[in-house]
Amino acid sequence: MTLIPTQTELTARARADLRMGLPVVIEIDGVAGLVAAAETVTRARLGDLRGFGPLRLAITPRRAETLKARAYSDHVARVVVPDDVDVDWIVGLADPKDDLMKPMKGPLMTERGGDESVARAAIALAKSAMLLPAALVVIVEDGAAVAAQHGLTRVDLTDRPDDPPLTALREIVSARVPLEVSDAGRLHIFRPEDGGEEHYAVEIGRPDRSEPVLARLHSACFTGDLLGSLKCDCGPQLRAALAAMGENGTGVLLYLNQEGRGIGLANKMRAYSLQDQGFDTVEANHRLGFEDDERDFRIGSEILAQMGFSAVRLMTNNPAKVAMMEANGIRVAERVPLQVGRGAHNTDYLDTKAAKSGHLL
Ligand SMILES: Nc1nc2c(ncn2[C@@H]2O[C@H](COP(=O)(O)OP(=O)(O)OP(=O)(O)O)[C@@H](O)[C@H]2O)c(=O)[nH]1
Ligand SMILES: [Zn+2]
Repeated sequence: MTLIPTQTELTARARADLRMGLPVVIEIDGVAGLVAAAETVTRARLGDLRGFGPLRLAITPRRAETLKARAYSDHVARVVVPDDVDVDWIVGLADPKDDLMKPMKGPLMTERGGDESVARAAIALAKSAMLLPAALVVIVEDGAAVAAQHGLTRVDLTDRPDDPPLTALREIVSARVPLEVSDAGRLHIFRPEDGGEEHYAVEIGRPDRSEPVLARLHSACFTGDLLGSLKCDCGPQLRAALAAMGENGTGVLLYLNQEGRGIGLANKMRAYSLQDQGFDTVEANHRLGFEDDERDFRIGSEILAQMGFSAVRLMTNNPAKVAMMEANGIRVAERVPLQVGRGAHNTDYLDTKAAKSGHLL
């Protein structure tokens, strides 16, 4: 039956469910768990989940470190959720906003041994839903029966590798958009097959496909690109890259919807709030339970390849972008530095990127 949804389609549905506060069933190698995102679970649903068995809160080892909880694994920590705690306790563990005001969140008991794969997958799903990386998990005997009985989405992630191949992207449409920097602008829209965010390519002029193209891999930054935020250098970089392409006569700017280095705008604002408490950009991500950078840069090389490019003159200060291009079949003929927009509000941010994330100054 071709009408039966694939695991990829069910995963997209599960992401939407978690965002709404609806639990889902995740099954791996015959182990099934009821899973709810910590950020969206309601008091009523918490009560219902308790009826299925002992609750664990899956958090990342990064978050566990801040909470002084033992992870017993490189991938996930499973915190025992006491019977008498409410939603506020769960949100307090997931969200670091009150960490400094209420430092005594423990002592926390964490589970050691046993199956961690469902907890791990639950975190990955919460991350891909742009939620805080923390999820409630109750292991259940018969996942299929629980899902069917309660009308919940069930995904079987048994054969899903840790580092799954990039989802196929398809160009949906392109149209001419005259720009300030060049009359010959064209916007291409690429849509991934897994129900994720669309990404864009701005083509300037008609670049020769047999030559390295002047290219920029730009990640969405609502605050910098649109609002003119002074906390980062994204807006000036975006405009400088387009201006350089206009001057050059040709170029391609990929605008990847990976806001906040892949954690989403809500989480980025949580990170900003922590930065106001004195943490730098990397520490803030870690306290939230994220890695420094959660982006998948392969999207950029895939779009370039689909557009017929095989070599770039890449405008970036980030060596990781250069390495990713090379690793994915796009030759970087030249790295073109893109240093613009340093000011009083973002100088610490830029220095931290250089010191901790290897950015070139
Ligand atoms: N999590 C987080 N993301 C941020 C912060 N400041 C900016 N960003 C995001 O960081 C990304 C910046 O991306 P890019 O412009 O590609 O910058 P880059 O990786 O530094 O590399 P180059 O600019 O190419 O040198 C955007 O997605 C921003 O939304 C922050 O403090 N925390
Ligand atoms: Zn920015």
